[in-house]
Parts: sequence; C-alpha cells; structure tokens
Amino acid sequence: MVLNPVISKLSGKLVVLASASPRRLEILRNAGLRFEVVPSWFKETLDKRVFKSPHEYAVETAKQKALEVARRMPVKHLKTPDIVIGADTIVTVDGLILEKPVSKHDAYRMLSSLSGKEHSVYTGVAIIVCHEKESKLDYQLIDFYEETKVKFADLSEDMLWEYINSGEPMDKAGGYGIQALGGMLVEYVHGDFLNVVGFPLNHFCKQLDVIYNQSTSSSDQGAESAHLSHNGTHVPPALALFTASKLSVFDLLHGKPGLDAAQVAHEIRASVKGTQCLLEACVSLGLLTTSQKPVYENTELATLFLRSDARFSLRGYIQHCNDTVWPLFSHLDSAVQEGTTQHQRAFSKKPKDNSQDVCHGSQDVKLRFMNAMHSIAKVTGETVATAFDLSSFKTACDLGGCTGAMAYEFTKAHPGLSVTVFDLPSVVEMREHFQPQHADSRVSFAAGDFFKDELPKADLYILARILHDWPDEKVHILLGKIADACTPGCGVLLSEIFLDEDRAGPSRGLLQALSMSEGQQRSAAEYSLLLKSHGFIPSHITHTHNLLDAMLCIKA
Ligand SMILES: O=c1[nH]cc([C@@H]2O[C@H](COP(=O)(O)OP(=O)(O)OP(=O)(O)O)[C@@H](O)[C@H]2O)c(=O)[nH]1
Repeated sequence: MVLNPVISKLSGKLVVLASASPRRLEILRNAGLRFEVVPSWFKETLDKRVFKSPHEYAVETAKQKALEVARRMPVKHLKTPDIVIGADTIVTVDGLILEKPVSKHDAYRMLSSLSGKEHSVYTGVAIIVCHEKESKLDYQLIDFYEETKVKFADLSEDMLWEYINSGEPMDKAGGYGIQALGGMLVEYVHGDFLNVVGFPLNHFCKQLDVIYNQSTSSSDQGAESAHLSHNGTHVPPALALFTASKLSVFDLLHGKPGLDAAQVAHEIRASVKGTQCLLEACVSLGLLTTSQKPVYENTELATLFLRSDARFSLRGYIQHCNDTVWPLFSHLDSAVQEGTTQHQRAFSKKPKDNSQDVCHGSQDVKLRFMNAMHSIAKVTGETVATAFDLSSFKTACDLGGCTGAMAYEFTKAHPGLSVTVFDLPSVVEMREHFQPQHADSRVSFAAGDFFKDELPKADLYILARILHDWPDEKVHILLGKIADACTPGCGVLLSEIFLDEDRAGPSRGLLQALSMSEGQQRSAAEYSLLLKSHGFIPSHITHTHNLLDAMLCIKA
C-alpha cells in the first residue's frame, strides 16, 4: 500500500539511494518506494570550520554523496538514474559536530558528552533530479535538512561501557541508535523520530510533492493548469502568484483568514468565477490552503514571504517581476535570436541601464525598483552580513546599497562597524519611503555615481548584486576606483549568485542571464580573476544556500 501519492508517482523511474545505511533503506522501503541502492564513495571529510552552521555541513555532505553517485552511474553502471537521494546525519552538542565514532574510546567521548543534556540531530538530504543532455549529466538539486532535539538521561559509567560493548554505537551518528538499545538512554524526543534514525521521511515526502507539483504544473497541459486561460494555453505558475500578490489576496487572507471565494472576490473587487480560479491555482501551488467548506487561508510560505508587512516580504520583488521582468521574458524567442534585451518590444522604448531607469523613470518606477531591491536585501541581508568574520574592519561602504536594508544587517551583525550607503542622488532622496527595521546611527547615506564620483573612504567595500549588472569593461572601471580608494588590508565583500564552474547551474543564475541585460552571470573563479586583476586576493568564498553567495577579498 502506498499512502503518499507522490511516492507512487516515482514508480517506473530509476530511483537510487546513494547510501549504505540499512536504516535509510528500511525507512524508504517501508514507505513503499522502489529504488536501487548504490552506496556513495564520497569521503565525509569536508572541513567543518568553513560551514556557518552544522546543518549546512550535513546538507553539503548529503549533496556530495548524491552527486558522486549521479556522476558515477552513467559511466560505471551505463545508466542514468532519474533521481538520486543522498543523506547525512550528524549530532551536535556544545558547538561540536559528532559523526560516527571511530573507536570505542571515541564512542565513550561522544556518549559522555551527551549524558544528561539535550542535543540536536540534523539530517541533511539532497535529491538530485537527473537528465541526460547531449550525453552529459544535467541535474536539478533540491536539498533540505531536518532538526530533532533529543535529551539523554544521566548515564553512569557502567551503563556507558555496557552500551559501548554491545557494539551498537559504532556505525551511528553520535554513537547511539535510538531505534534499538540506545532508545533506553533517551528521556525525550522533540521532532521527527525517523530523522534521528537517519532519514526525515515526512519532510522528504513534502519536498517530493513540491518537485512533482512544480513539474506537472510547468509541463502538463491539464485542465487545472489551463483553467485560467481563456484561449486554453498554458498558464505559468508565476502569473498566478503575481496576480494574487497584485490583488492583495495574501494581505487580505492574513487579516481575515477563512474567507470563501465570493467573500474574497467582494473584497478585491473581482469576479467570483475569476477569483475562484485564482484561489484554486494558488492552493495547487502551495500558497494557500483550503478546507472542506471551502474557505481559504495563507500557507506558512505565504505568511512568511508574500504579505506586504512580513519581515521577509518579497512583494516588492514580485511586483517588479510582474511589471518589468515578465514582459521581457515574454519575448524570449526574440531575445535569444537577437542576443539583446527586449525593452523596445516589451515597453516600446529604448533599453536603458539600471542607473538611467532609476534616474529618469517616474516616481512610481523608481519606487517599484527600490522596493524590489529592498525585498531582496532584506531576505538575503543577514546571510551575507554574517558570512565572514569582519571584526578587522571598522568602516564599510555599501556601493549601490539602495534603501540601506543590507547595511542595517551589517551593523546589526558587526557591533564595531559603521556603514555608508552610496547610491545615486535620486535613490538616496527617496530612501525615506522605506523604514529601517531598527534605527542605527552607524548607517549613513551619501549620494553619487560610483562610476563617476569619488567613493567614500572605507576599509571594506560591499558589492551586493552589483557586478552581474555590468559587462567586464564596466566592472574593471568600478574595481579600479575601489582599488584606488583602498590601502593594503582593505577588503571587498562581493555577493552574487556564483555559477558552477562548469556552468551547469544553479538555474536561478542561468535563467536570470536570459533577460539579456548588459551584464553577465559569472562563476566564483571568474569573479576572482576580475578582482585579482585589481590586487584583491580572495580569502574566503561561501555558497550560502540563500539566494546569494559571497566572497571576501583582501587588497594585497
Ligand atoms: O539514532 C540513530 N542515529 C543514527 C543512526 C545511523 O547513523 C548513520 C549516520 O551516518 P551517515 O549519515 O554518515 O550515513 P552512513 O551510515 O555512513 O551511510 P551513507 O552511505 O549514507 O554515508 C546512519 O546510518 C543512520 O541510520 C541510527 O541508526 N540511529
């Protein structure tokens, strides 16, 4: 019997479990999944110090385990799997990561550090969806982690050694097996039990659901996805999101959860039939939930990211995508044929660069653009600001820092740092429209054009989502100006999407490049080369699992 309908959708596909763990095999078999087991040869030796948090280490290890198998199979097994699943379980206590013990003494060290305390168990999971393209492996990666808290009773020396001598600890993270004798050591478990055993089944099924629903909604011509379109053509999921956001559906349902379609239609002044279709589409995309009646409520995702007043609201960015990015993409065929941006076709006007748009656009256009940048900076700011130890820098300048949302994250994370936001006069003028999350006198604003004017003096220059907008010639002008303003020891903190070195991903960067703007997406090595040519030596690079990656470079 298969309880989860998504598991049954995988029948007929070559699903591979890249794990030698008998527990993972059992958990997935019991769930009705049919798969082959190909244990990964990836050695679990990643440097733990480069990960900001333990779960990032577990996710990266899971990803490397799965990728090793996905890459090996077409060569050694002469078949390309459809899906490869990798996982890695770790235990953390007192800031330390515990994996499988290497000896009895190591098991003793681990178990005695857990005695009488609560600890966290993280399992990182990577799902690689593989495709073969011109006999090369092309893949989509989905990764996630689950945390479970476990408390151990006080363990006497006798108990500890008896347990260790049973042999059970040796192949288990943290040196215990909760599903067997180790269960006797445990006072309580908060969270998913199977996550401790080695595989978060519930979270996995939810992720499969997302993958399955996304792929059906983007490839099926089924009645449901064609529902909203009058001519019966396919409606991309993004349009339902854009429209619901524009009509303030998520704000409405946050204030008044549990309205039916007619009530929502009345409030947003739309037709009942159209609203019904829109709400149903949003449910299918995981943005709304519905009940038997049927009435509608925001999902957690919508509450976190789609409300206007949410801390991480993406509403400004969604509106920018709807009004500016989407019209460009609706001429993608011409963009690809001509290799140029489609401003002329989409907006009946000549393309302008970003700065000109912000300088010369109407008040509305400027505000919309700033809103979009503000949304992204709020969502990514904390991750970028905390990516590196910046304690040696006292002053920073956030070039093109717009509303200051990123700068406020930097001062919050680094008590000794002051940040000057440097942006075009028209942007600095309008920043008052955006309330900072907390007042901070260490953030100041200066107006100017970073290509033409003198840059404010600083120890550290922040370039977050700036360089991808420009071709190499312009990047050299800007980096040259920064280099002139820097003395040895000063730094550049660059934050962008870093493309894989083989340019096989991530797709969010490659898809963004399709807008054919003046700029270009680059890999970490390509950015490093540009920076090195101005005397900046990369000291740390991090792939953050948030929208942006980051690199810290120091002036030699
Ligand atoms: O309570 C329990 N906690 C943990 C386990 C088992 O511990 C291991 C964790 O190790 P890892 O994630 O590195 O996985 P491996 O066994 O080495 O297999 P891979 O081939 O996937 O690397 C895991 O087996 C858990 O099941 C347990 O059994 N109980």
